[in-house]
Amino acid sequence: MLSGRRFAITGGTGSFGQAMVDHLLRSGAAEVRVLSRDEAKQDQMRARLHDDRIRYHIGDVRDLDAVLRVTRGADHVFHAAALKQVPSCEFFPLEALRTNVLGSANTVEACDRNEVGSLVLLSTDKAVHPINAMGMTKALMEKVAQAHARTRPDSATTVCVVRYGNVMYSRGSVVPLFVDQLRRDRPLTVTDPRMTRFLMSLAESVELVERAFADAAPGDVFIRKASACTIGDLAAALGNLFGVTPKLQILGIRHGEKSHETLATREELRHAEDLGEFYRVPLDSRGLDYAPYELAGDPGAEPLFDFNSANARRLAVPEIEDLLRGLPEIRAELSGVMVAA
Ligand SMILES: O=c1ccn([C@@H]2O[C@H](COP(=O)(O)OP(=O)(O)O[C@H]3O[C@H](CO)[C@@H](O)[C@H](O)[C@H]3O)[C@@H](O)[C@H]2O)c(=O)[nH]1
Repeated sequence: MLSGRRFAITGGTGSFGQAMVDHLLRSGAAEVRVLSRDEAKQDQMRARLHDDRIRYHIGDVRDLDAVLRVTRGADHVFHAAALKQVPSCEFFPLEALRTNVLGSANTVEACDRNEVGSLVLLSTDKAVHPINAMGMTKALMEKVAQAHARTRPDSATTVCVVRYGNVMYSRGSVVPLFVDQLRRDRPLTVTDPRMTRFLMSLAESVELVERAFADAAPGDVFIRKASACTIGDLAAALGNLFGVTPKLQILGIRHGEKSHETLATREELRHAEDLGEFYRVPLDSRGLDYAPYELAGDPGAEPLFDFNSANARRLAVPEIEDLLRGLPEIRAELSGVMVAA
């Protein structure tokens, strides 16, 4: 489905964006357009990839014209541009709103006007029962996508959402930070060892997006049934890989953080389709006239629990080690350790 097609990726120089670009090029895409704000990152990517199927666009999703230009003539668009650091969005919530909500609305509008075939927007578990500005703005992004599906049924664009948890080794996240601290023989700065997070590899996030791209109906939310771990176990697993018992410096929970994340609410699970490794949560496509529903009733049984990182399958330390060993960055670090030894 990817071969011969033209793609655009907002936030195309980020961790997900670059992994998706690699995947699309390997799969025979005709053209991949990358939209991002940072010239330096585009330059590094150009030097790494040397592929004339990639077109680099400098621009910001806050600017509708920039998104209109990059999506014109594209068959499919992936929207990964976001402000995603929880603490910084707490200090600058309006910046998060401008990028995550208005920028996403621009992307939906541009795809619709340019009659792009499909648009997949990347969301996060932090958008579910959100308590921080990053999650709140991502929750609104999901609503913008669903509202498009509801209000423009004749649109040429299938707009859908994927929701996932922490991507291991994404830029600015805890795994590269802990690796750096181990390398420098520093204590690991753990917020709270009991906190839990869903874990996914970049490859799995690409797979989830591809699955949504292939199968989604307008307004669907696709969710991977990820496994989870505690931050204490993550620190222990990294220590084992590097052959040390790490000292921990406990920081305490940061601004806007939750102890546990939720990928799907019980209300969503009531209607979700179980696709094995994934859930598909379909759009609630009812109108605003509720009278017919009262007569028809809604017999769906509600599960008792949300799907969250406290009740998901909990990875044991050796399993976390296996997952980490599967990451190219960790393998490179470990071979460095062996060479140094
Ligand atoms: O020095 C640190 C930094 C983080 N953590 C903990 O490690 C976990 C993961 O933290 P981090 O890698 O910073 O990710 P999150 O804050 O959970 O957010 C990430 O994961 C989200 C998905 O849940 C994405 O949407 C965000 O963009 C991404 O930054 C959390 O429990 C943190 O409390 C520490 O223990 N010590």
